[in-house]
Amino acid sequence: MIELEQALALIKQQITVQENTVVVTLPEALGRVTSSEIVAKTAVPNFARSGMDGYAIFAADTHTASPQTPVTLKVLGTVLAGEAVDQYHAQPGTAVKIMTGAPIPDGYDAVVRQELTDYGTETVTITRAMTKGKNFGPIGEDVAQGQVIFPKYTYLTCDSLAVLASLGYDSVSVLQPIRVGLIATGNELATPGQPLATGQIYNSSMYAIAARIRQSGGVVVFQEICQDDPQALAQLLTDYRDAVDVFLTTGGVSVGVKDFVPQVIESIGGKPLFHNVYFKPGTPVMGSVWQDKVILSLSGNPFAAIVNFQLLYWPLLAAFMNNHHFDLKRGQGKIVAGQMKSSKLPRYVRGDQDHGAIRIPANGHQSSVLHNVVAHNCLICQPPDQALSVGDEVTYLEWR
Ligand SMILES: Nc1nc2c(c(=O)[nH]1)N[C@H]1C(S)=C(S)[C@@H](COP(=O)(O)OP(=O)(O)OC[C@H]3O[C@@H](n4cnc5c(N)ncnc54)[C@H](O)[C@@H]3O)O[C@H]1N2
Ligand code: MOO
Repeated sequence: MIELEQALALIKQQITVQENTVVVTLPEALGRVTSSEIVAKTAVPNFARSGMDGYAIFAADTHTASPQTPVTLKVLGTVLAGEAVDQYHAQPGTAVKIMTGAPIPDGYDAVVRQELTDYGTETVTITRAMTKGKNFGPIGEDVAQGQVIFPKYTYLTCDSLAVLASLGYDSVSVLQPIRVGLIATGNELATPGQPLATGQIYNSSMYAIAARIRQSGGVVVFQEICQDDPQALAQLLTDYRDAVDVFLTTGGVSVGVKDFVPQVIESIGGKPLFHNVYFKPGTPVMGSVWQDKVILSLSGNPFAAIVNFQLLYWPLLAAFMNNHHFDLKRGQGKIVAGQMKSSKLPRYVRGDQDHGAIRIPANGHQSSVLHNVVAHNCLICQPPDQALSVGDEVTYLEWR
């Protein structure tokens, strides 16, 4: 039995950072990771612009301006945002009425906002001294030309899309998504929507796992139930070998008579990286490598399967996409309600966290109990041989 950190290190050793890239449009780029450096082709803005509705002026013309000694300048015209300004020849003693975001004609070095003037159209009277650069947005105020705006392997957020748009990019080259194959093993499993035969249950945990893979930008290449039949499992793995980057299986990794997953993986030439990890739930989880592909064989119990997924898949994805965005997020908190008896193994306990105040539910902690996962938002890290009670400081993992 190995520690979680060792298991993760073994998995990461097998992961090669995604090399395949694809060009996607901006709306498709959300949640993707850039595959090359993104450089600003032009400055933003690529002209000097006004920060206020007012008058472009020479600051020096206003040095003596005050309410008692206003200064009057000749107004040459009006510039709106989006207009050209080549026709203006800025001279000391003149001004141009200008709107926010409009180009400042060459020569003017400040903008006085209209509230400090008489709003004049032929001439304008100014009642406050302006300093050079006041309300003056220079070329590159936002982004300089040639600036590296996103290094390679940047995770693209909602705001990243706006930044790319501001630079004129309508598409971006990103890493191809991870491709995952999902196999839920067990004769007892039925597909939702189908009737249940005696002793059957519905395949449930795979739906949470598949949804998380999709939500995090991955592709679920296939999702199938596999009977407890070694040949059928070997066949599925072989059929999809070239179509996936990672296989995830559930069930069949413990010590039951039908727990055949480890033997099948070995029979097709897979090499175990670890089997049984020093935590619960989901202790029997197994990691293997087969033809450069990692196979994560998660415990069958639904809560255990999802916890196994949380602990192992996110770091794997972070390594594959070379981006910490995907890593598990830890926090520190204090138990404010509930308790948990001690256990030999480190344990991940479902809990409810709000600004570091953590509640442990009174019951429903079995790894076979699924329904209450929707009411919880963290996994409390319970150290081995240590009970948890109100007042204890603990680390937790965000449930994502
Ligand atoms: N004698 C022992 N028995 C068990 C041990 C042990 O050490 N000695 N370990 C227990 C622990 S801990 C766990 S966790 C489970 C893990 O077993 P497997 O990972 O081999 O999973 P299965 O036996 O196939 O299934 C367990 C349980 O989960 C249900 N299941 C499976 N897949 C799904 C699915 N996709 N959706 C919903 N439910 C699923 C399955 O019907 C079983 O009820 O072993 C303990 N036993
Ligand atoms: O490792 Mo199991 O999930 O405790 O029942």
